Amino acid sequence: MQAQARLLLEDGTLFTGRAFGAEGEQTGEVVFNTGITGYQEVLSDPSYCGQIVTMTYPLIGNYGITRDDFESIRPYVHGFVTRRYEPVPSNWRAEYSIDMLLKEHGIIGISDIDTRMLTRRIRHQGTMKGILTTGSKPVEELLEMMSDTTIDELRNQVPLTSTKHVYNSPGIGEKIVLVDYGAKTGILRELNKRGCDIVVVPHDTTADEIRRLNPDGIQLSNGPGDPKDVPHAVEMVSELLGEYPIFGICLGHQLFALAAGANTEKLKFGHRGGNHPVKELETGRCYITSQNHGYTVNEDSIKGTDLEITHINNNDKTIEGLKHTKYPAFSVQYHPEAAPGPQDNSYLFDRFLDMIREHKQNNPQKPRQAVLAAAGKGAR
Ligand SMILES: NC(=O)CC[C@H](N)C(=O)O
Repeated sequence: MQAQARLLLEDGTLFTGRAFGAEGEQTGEVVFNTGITGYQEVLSDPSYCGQIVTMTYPLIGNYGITRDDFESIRPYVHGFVTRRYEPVPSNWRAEYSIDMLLKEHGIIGISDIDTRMLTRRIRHQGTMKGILTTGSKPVEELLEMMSDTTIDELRNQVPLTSTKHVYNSPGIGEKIVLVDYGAKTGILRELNKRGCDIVVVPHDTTADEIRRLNPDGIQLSNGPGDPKDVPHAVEMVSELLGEYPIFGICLGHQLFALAAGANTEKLKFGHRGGNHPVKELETGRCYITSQNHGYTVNEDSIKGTDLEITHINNNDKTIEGLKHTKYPAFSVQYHPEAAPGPQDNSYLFDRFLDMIREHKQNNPQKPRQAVLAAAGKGAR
């Protein structure tokens, strides 16, 4: 018989279900994802670091875990919640099950709970902390353990998910520095597909270190947590704005916005799933996007900056895309590298490369000072 697991929310709501994955206790921010497929990519998306993820689609596990579909080297979630968990995969590509993956990495899973009720609670109250346990500690003790988990433990996740060392993914095309805040491999894949010569660097790489790499453009990756927890990244971006073409994705979008003088704030329960409608304001066209974020750029804070809103979310009208009106830089809150999911948005990587080529054409072999002067920044 399968062991019991419990999920206790900060507000005292208790769910009792069946355990899979590892044993023990684990705290996290409880969030939900509405994707029908893609649980392997969700589990291994570093942006979920510190979060207990609930899948709203009721059948999870049926196609197993494959070698090819990881978004990073390991799963970073702090727990996994499903309505029904299917332990026996049916898929010729499957190498093992979610249960095996979670056990290997010490992550607790719980199934057979009312995920619809859990999701509604999060939607009404907002995301909150929760604790998953396979043990028998009383609720009072678990609540205490949860309040003991200082908020710090659930913050500052970027150093955990970012690469520690610089590495290359060579190509014969444009040289891109990809700043890794917990990058999904999908971003590398999209740049590789376009022949880019990529250098992946850690989150705390300075503007000068990036200059020394002499890139054609800078890609800011997705990543976990609050963008305000990575002030050094904001500093680096504001220093390099105008000097190199920049494309920010998700956390990278938020860092770009902060660097340009806008502000970010937390959403009540975030956007996580594969079917978020986003409107491109210039064309009026709607794109279906894959999303995973809990923070957003505050609309009022755009006023007085050199940023222009390019995309909005059709559900709640929050900002989904920005561009700089003076410098070659733009960003999106969603995932143009989505897999599985809508491929509507991969054109944004082409737009980035077009921007790089245009920037190069306008600045043929100019020394850095000239580029800076043209960007109105003066030499540093
Ligand atoms: N996927 C991401 O990069 C997420 C960005 C940020 N951590 C947020 O939750 O808003």
